[in-house]
Amino acid sequence: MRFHTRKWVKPEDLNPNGTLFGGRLLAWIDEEAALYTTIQLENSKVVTKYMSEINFMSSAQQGDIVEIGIGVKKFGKTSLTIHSEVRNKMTRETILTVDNIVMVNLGEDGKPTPHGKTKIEFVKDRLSNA
Ligand SMILES: CC(=O)SCCNC(=O)CCNC(=O)[C@H](O)C(C)(C)COP(=O)(O)OP(=O)(O)OC[C@H]1O[C@@H](n2cnc3c(N)ncnc32)[C@H](O)[C@@H]1OP(=O)(O)O
Repeated sequence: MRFHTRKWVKPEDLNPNGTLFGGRLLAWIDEEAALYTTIQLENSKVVTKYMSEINFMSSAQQGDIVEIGIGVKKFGKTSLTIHSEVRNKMTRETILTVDNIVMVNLGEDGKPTPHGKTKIEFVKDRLSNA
């Protein structure tokens, strides 16, 4: 799993208990999943189809820095299944895990279309193959 994105927990991210609001965290993960999939599949028309087993393991406080990790589980025909972990950057404590996020590659018509990818690609390899 790779941790690309960091977020700073600000006052507007808190719930009435004064800790990081779970809905905000899920929005960050959804965006991270979409960005990751767009880059891997080289297509900006991707959507979140399915998310499962979301486990809020510990809370984060205002001022904490959290980092969002994404790992690939499976390249399907039109889908990419990933998983995510969010952890506290300083303590490395796990804040949340999502076991399965299924992202679907869409064509111009908005329907699922094969992406043709079978493995993780890195930008440096794409550039050296160009
Ligand atoms: C980043 C964002 O926030 S996007 C906004 C939120 N998301 C959306 O608005 C998406 C709304 N949903 C849709 O438009 C449609 O359900 C679509 C286009 C995603 C999929 O339509 P479907 O008719 O289900 O497509 P289809 O049956 O061909 O399945 C497409 C892929 O998703 C997988 N899939 C479909 N349903 C599920 C499911 N419940 N669980 C896991 N995988 C699933 C299929 O296995 C298939 O993968 P594969 O081709 O790699 O084998």
